[in-house]
Amino acid sequence: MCGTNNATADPTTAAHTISASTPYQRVDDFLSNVGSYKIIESTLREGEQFSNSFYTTEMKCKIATMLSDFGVDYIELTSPVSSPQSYEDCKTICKLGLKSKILTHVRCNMEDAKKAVECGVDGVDLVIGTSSFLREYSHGKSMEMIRKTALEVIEYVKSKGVEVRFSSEDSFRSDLVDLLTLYKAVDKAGVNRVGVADTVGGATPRMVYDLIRTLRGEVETHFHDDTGCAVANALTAIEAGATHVDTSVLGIGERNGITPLGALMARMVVTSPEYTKSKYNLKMLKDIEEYVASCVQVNIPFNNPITGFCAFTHKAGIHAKAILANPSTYEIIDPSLFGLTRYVSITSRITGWNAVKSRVQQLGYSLTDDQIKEVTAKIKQMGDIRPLAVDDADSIIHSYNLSLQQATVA
Ligand SMILES: N[C@@H](CCCC[NH3+])C(=O)O
Ligand SMILES: [Zn+2]
Repeated sequence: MCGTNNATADPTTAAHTISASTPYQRVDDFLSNVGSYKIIESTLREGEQFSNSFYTTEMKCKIATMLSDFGVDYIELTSPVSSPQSYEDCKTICKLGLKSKILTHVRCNMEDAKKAVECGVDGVDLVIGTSSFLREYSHGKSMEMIRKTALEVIEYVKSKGVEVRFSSEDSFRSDLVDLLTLYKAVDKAGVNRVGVADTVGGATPRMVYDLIRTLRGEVETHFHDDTGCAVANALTAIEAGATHVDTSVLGIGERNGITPLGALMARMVVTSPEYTKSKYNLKMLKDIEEYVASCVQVNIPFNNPITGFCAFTHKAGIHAKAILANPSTYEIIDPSLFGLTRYVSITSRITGWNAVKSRVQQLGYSLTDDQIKEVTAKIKQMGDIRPLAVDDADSIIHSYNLSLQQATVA
């Protein structure tokens, strides 16, 4: 029902006007990157950690190509050390000649880094846990050991002329002094970016703002969505000076995933419309989401920003009246930016006569306002008895019109 049947309602095509006084646009200060943020798209890395994921080589190539055409700066791939096929696929994707740069994400050790470089990637994303949880129960290394290894590996990757990012893992549960000391050391060693990751999804926007503000230069951020803050945290990070955000299509990833590409686009097209519209091919979003959803066998969630089936459906009579006069009244995003259309529902007891009037016109009938109010009452009467389909409401209008004609003839 995502807006095909009565999408041509003329009054609803009026331009969206967001006045300069809207509180929803960019919070601009000298640190904010809302007008220049970059995306590191990790559907083919973090997304492969989603419980349902199994990508064939063909799927990976198609996803990478779509993301590149969409305009993401980087595409991140599963570590080539994970399996022989992962290694082959990494090489294959590097050879596709995509516009996006290709990265692979590996543990911060020399063997992994060598395998990554062998594949022909543009950049290597190094990662290691820095919280006491991960140091104690995962890799068992001290901060000093982490620093020493990181410097060696960074030097190696750089010597091969390949971009290198160093990210801590579980950054928000790491000791702040430890973390900043480590970032300072890797920065001195010449990393292209440092990464901050909310690996367990526990960070709040305020925590994100405070940590990111202490950093300078190229900063990549990665937010898990365990507590529902992944999009808010990504926006806050960008406002605080982060240059890059990790996303995945539909947010797929480990557990319930990370910042979704589509939700971030929804957020940023409101926060920074000019940049977002010019940089990203927004009309591709629906196709990309549908393709990835089919690969991992899920449906698009009903309440997904932009592409959820009811994302641009207006139902209450009061809303419908105003939307028909000017869509900006109840829409913060113009669906046409994403190649989509709005839908004004008349199939319930909470509809109103203005919405019904628009549907009557679409069906090609000319009724007086009093007649429209009468037919609206009939729709509401039926809507009090059971849920209505579009055809049900249309039939009530057809039948009402027929009875008028018959009355005239008689
Ligand atoms: N998936 C890992 C990797 C983080 C790397 C950041 N780009 C995490 O959440 O910690
Ligand atoms: Zn992650």
